[in-house]
Amino acid sequence: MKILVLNAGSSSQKCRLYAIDQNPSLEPLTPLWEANADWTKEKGSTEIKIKANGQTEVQKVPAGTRLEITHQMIKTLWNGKTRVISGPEEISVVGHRVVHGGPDYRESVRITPEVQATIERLIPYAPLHNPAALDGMKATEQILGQIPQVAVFDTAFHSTIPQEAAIYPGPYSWYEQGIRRYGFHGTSHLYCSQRSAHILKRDVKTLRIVNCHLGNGCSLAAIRNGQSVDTTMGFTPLEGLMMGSRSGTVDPSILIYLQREHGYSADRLDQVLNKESGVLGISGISGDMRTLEKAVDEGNERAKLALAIYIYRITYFIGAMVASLGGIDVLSFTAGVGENDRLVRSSVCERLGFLDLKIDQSLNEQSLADTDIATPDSRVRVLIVRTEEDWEIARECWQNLHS
Ligand SMILES: Nc1ncnc2c1ncn2[C@@H]1O[C@H](COP(=O)(O)OP(=O)(O)O)[C@@H](O)[C@H]1O
Ligand SMILES: CC(=O)OP(=O)(O)O
Ligand SMILES: [Mg+2]
Repeated sequence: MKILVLNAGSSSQKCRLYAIDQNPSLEPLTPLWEANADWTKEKGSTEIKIKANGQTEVQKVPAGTRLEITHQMIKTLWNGKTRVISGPEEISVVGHRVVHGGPDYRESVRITPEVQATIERLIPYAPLHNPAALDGMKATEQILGQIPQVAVFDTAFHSTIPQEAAIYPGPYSWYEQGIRRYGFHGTSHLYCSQRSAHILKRDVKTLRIVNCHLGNGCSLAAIRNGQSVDTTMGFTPLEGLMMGSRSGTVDPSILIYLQREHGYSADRLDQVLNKESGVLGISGISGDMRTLEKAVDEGNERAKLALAIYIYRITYFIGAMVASLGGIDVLSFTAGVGENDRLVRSSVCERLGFLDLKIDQSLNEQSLADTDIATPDSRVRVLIVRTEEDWEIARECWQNLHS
């Protein structure tokens, strides 16, 4: 069965086609075809990078809406050098990453007009992400017609978070209106917790795991008995850690102050907190860790400060997650920064030495996916895990169609 996965990020679109013939295990299969578009780089055009048939092809197309670009990406499945199937009829199901499922969805669902209407109603909760997922569904309908589609929610894995961690201590009516902590990156946290247990040859139900998903968006999850019991993101993907261009947690009075004293509108606040803060906001250079660390090496003071705050906040929130779990057995690092950034991992782990946690510096330097980098005498295991959100979405699609 051919399963197409559409993963709409805030400024990227990732697409994968998998061929799955039996109940898929945790071990990811290599996709037959993958296509990525990134809107963070150029303005006038968009680059689509396609990997298929053992080759990588880069197509530069005129800048367009996400819907137009997604159309172009999907059509490369059966056209030109990247062709891997004879036509759209070969695809059995399409899985979509949907960031916000609100209070309604605790697991993946088959997409119907009602489900789409709910995702649309939740746009104010995730204005960067939910419209992107809806565009993917529209592109699917326009090109592939009435094919089964499955929505896989970032929020679903966190539906087990207990009320005391999920409810904000504002008026209770907030909670009744749906203003509560939901948490995100759930598909990644779920996959990584299972993968961690697999790497350690342990049952996930016996482990207390803090998974650090550090990409453009960053969040931690506290996982016990295989279930999420706390996480750092909340009502929206803005709460918690310092991120590439998002502030993470700040005193809400700052926003009231900026509105009252400096006339900030809601849109301006949104722009500042989501796009002009975090690593980019403090350094004034970039939200990309690679660029930031180059500036640190060149002695740039603001870059050093941004990195110091980034590390401090990760460590601080790991402390909170450990308290939520009542201890820790595994600390795992994943996503773009977590999987690749040796300096971030070693700096965080150095500050956590009091937990009887120690990493082997040469293993950390090698930065190999799916490895335990803790020293043999470290009480806490420290893992690098390559996240596979798209594979997890494909697995959900298979389960949905076969249940
Ligand atoms: N080799 C690397 N070293 C340090 N950071 C990296 C490296 N590769 C990627 N990154 C970081 O990962 C981020 C993207 O992570 P990713 O998980 O792909 O993000 P998202 O899915 O949220 O768009 C980049 O902004 C960059 O900061
Ligand atoms: C939820 C979220 O922040 O997603 P991303 O990291 O893909 O922006
Ligand atoms: Mg991501």
